[in-house]
Amino acid sequence: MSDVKSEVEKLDGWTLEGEKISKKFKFTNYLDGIHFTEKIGIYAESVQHHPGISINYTTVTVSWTTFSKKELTEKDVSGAKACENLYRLFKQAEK
Ligand SMILES: C[C@H](O)[C@H](O)[C@H]1CNC2=NC(N)=NC(=O)C2=N1
Repeated sequence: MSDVKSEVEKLDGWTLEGEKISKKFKFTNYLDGIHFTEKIGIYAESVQHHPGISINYTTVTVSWTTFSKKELTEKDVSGAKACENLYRLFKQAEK
């Protein structure tokens, strides 16, 4: 297995399917999920690497792959880690 894919195993709750990693994030209300996706968007623009995002009421599914290379790269792992950090901030704000 590539180094990148073995790094995915260390991520909390991310699943690897082919060359894509994804995770479902749960929120207590709809707008928190919307705001979360906006923060991800700001991150994505800052690094010029953009995830797939789907919003289904209070569940936000984020997926990362590098389409220019048609494979999973370090940028995708970094994106997943950025999502984890952002999600942690939302969960802290709920307390
Ligand atoms: C020029 C620019 O950096 C590229 O088109 C970027 C934009 N964002 C991207 N995002 C993702 N996920 N994969 C890419 O290959 C990619 N390419």
